[in-house]
Amino acid sequence: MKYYSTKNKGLSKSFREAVIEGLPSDNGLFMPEFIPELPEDYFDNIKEKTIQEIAFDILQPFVKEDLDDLQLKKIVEKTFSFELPIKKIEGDNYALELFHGPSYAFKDVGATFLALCLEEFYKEAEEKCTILVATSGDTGGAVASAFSKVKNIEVVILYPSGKVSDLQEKQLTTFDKNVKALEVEGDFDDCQQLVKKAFLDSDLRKQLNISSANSINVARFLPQMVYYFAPFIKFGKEPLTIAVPSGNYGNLTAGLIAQKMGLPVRQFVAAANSNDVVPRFLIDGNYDPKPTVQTISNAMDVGNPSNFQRMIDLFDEKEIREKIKGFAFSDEATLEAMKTVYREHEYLLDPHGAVGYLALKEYLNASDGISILLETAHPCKFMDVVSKIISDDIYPAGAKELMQKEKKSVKMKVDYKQFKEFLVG
Ligand SMILES: Cc1ncc(COP(=O)(O)O)c(C=O)c1O
Ligand SMILES: N[C@@H](CCOP(=O)(O)O)C(=O)O
Repeated sequence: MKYYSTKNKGLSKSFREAVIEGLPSDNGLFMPEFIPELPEDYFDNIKEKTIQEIAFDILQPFVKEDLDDLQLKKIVEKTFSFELPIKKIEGDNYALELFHGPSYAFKDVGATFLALCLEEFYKEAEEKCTILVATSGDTGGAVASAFSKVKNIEVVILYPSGKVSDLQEKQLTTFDKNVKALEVEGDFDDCQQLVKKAFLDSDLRKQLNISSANSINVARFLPQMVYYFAPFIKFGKEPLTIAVPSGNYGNLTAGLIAQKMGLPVRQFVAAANSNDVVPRFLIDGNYDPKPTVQTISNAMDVGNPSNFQRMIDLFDEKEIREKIKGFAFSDEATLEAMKTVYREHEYLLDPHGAVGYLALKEYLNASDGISILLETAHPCKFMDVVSKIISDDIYPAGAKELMQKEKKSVKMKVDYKQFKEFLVG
């Protein structure tokens, strides 16, 4: 499989090159040159498969020139080493809980897969690599945890000061050694812009091997296809409606690729908070990014999502409108949904999952059959909001320990010169 840039279809990189480079030098995003189709009968016996077996089947065509079967098997076994439970919320609505990994958010899958790929690729290398990552809350923690044990790789995390939750901040700022946190006086889009600028800086790239651990990196983003298959292990091959709480739209784009491979999705429902650029685009076809709005579902506070480039590369406007229904919700509605669902169904949603729940309710008709909401983070990551609903101690032991650790970060303005100096000294 080769990878091209969304800005230049003539560019042709191997999986290994695309992962190591992170972002093409023309500021596009890497895309696989084709989407392989699964055999027609793939879903006939899906109930007998494990998620690791499925991960191998799905990812192998994308990586096989650079990872042999044994390497890939080991990587997917380590990546999919935690539970992906499916819990009933009400009637035919279920939550697929993606937050039982080390950082309590769905990003653990992509971050672990990427870290293990880079570990393979840098095994015999003399040089070091620096991973740049912009986070609105969850990517950074997952990347810090996944890379904290990887040799030869340094991680620099940029996060918006004062705009992540307490637990998220501890997950970004308490790893010593190879993981450093930059606390940026701006929003997520500022952090993402600084990172993207670094990739376009040829002088920096001469001095430092940089790569990205955001969903712009194909090894972060492609494994996110896999958990969309988990509900089919439980329910069989009937098409499902799937709601995806969305911010940078990597998760939804991975789902769209899985659907192109053959995943029987009846309808994708994109769920946004007040950062509603994609739902607005789905109404009038006008992509009009606005400055980021701070919300209680902070990890989705993205004004100009990177993966929109991939969505319009995969499909034309009419197809996008057919494949995705999009809805946006206020903080008030989100909090109300969390309260109602807990009161009536004893299911504790996190604020991101609650936005997804609202979108599912808005879209669904009674006859729509089984629907799945991606529950993308553990509610304990957002205790300032969750404590308005319950007073129980819901912290897992690991999170409690982390909350006691000392925060270490470097404050920075939205200033590329300062960022570059930090990187190269
Ligand atoms: C908890 C949570 N839900 C949803 C999202 C949105 O996912 P994406 O950026 O892939 O759209 C994020 C951030 O990525 C997140 O951390
Ligand atoms: N919501 C994300 C924002 C970055 O998204 P990514 O999938 O491109 O890494 C976060 O939590 O940091």
